[in-house]
Amino acid sequence: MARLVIVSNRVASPKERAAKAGGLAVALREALSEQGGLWFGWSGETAVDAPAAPKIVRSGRVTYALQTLDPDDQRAHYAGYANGTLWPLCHYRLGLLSVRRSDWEGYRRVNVTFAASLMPLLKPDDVVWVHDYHFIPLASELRALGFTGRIGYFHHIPWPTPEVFYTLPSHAALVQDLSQYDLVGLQTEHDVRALLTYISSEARGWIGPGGIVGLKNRRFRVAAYPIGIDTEMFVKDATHAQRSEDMRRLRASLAGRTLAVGVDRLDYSKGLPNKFAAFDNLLERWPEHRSHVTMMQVAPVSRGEVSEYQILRRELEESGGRINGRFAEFDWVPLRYLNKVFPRNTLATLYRHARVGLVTPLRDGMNLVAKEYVAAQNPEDPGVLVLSRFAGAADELTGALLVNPYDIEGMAEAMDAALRMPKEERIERWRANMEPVSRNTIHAWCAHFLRDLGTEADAAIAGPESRA
Ligand SMILES: O=P(O)(O)OC[C@H]1O[C@H](O[C@H]2O[C@H](CO)[C@@H](O)[C@H](O)[C@H]2O)[C@H](O)[C@@H](O)[C@@H]1O
Ligand SMILES: O=c1ccn([C@@H]2O[C@H](COP(=O)(O)OP(=O)(O)O)[C@@H](O)[C@H]2O)c(=O)[nH]1
Repeated sequence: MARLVIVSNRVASPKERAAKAGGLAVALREALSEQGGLWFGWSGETAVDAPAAPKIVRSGRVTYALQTLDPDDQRAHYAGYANGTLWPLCHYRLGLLSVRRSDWEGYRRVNVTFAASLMPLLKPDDVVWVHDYHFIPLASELRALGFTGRIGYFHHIPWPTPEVFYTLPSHAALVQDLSQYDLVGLQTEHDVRALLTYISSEARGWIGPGGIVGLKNRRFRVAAYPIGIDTEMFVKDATHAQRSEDMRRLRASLAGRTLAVGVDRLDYSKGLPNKFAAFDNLLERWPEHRSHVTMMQVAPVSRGEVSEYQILRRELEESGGRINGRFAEFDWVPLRYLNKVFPRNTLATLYRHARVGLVTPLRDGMNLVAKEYVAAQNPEDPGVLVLSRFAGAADELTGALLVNPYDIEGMAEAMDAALRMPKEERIERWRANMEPVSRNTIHAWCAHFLRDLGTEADAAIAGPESRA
């Protein structure tokens, strides 16, 4: 069996036992622990004279190769092009888009550095699986160095429609880079349509059945692979949580009140100000919820070096303070707002006890928290998921109360409906959600992508001429 080599910016290395606030690292850790292999990525460190070779760490069946970067390159790559340009673009936030040539050059430089330090570690029959927007050009750079094996790419965030994508000066170069992969995976069918429409209209590519694409002298495939979670593990954690010390403390602190929970990185894509505003609207319009419902929002700080994230943090501190100032009683605080990372078992406790799960991003590739909330419920008395229609997860979780996060009053109405929902309807909706969460696990996702990468590779390498 070919060895699997995973490349991602964020690596959950063995030293970092603490929970990582980010779905990609959480998901890949589950995927690799199953079949072993090499996980290559950024060490999380910068140094002016960063060594050209990565640091190698072995743990069980996984070898980690961790590359340290030059600080200027890392800034231009991560805070600059990846999170200042591609992130707002792919989340449809053109007003937040920053376009700088120096960031684009830094982004490409880091991809060249990564390819050069990965290449000596590769064997010809390795299967390389690259993750996310930080590394779109990596296949081009590996091909330039002579790697001819299979390379797949999975894009964890939304792919924007062509009208939005055109605003990026480097749009043509990025799609050219994508064509160097054998398989390009996206989260949803909507994302696939957006990319294929661009390829057939702007790039004048050829689209065949099943998302096969011919572009210049390359042939590759584009398809949807909605990511899942380790459902069994979450069910187990949540079942144990029922009798845990965390649960005892949580219950005691709530003193019989109903809990609504949100868990999101502190990111402007997650719709946190809208969620706070909807909770404020709920308490204003339905006074009977005052003193009876507590909302807990876990929001670990993320990308603190990017100015938009600093602005968002201040905005949330203000609006959270306003809500508590307006509605709190001497024995009840409506909103508990925590800028902390919690381990999975604590999250399982919060999910399990919460009557309502609030997942309201303005745009999200998938949103694993929505699936974790579903998996953590008590089948006999489950909570209700209030979910943004703009999260990739909304395609699968048909039992959720779907909301438009821009419609604050509509969201407050959904929260009210969730709080009042009878048990029979809660059970019915939970079953509808649990079916895809149980079927499409992280393991199924991984196996599906890798199976297709194996099959598609031969056709792709054969080139477009062979399609006749
Ligand atoms: O690495 P960071 O900059 O700290 O950010 C954390 C991760 O955020 C994004 O996660 C995405 O992947 C999830 C799993 O597929 C998906 O559910 C979610 O909708 C996405 O936002 C980002 O794509 C990762 O690269 C980051 O590591
Ligand atoms: O305090 C926290 C907050 C979040 N997470 C995890 O971070 C991931 C967030 O993934 P999601 O897809 O929801 O969003 P992303 O942050 O990747 O955009 C989920 O697995 C959460 O359980 C965590 O372990 N601890």
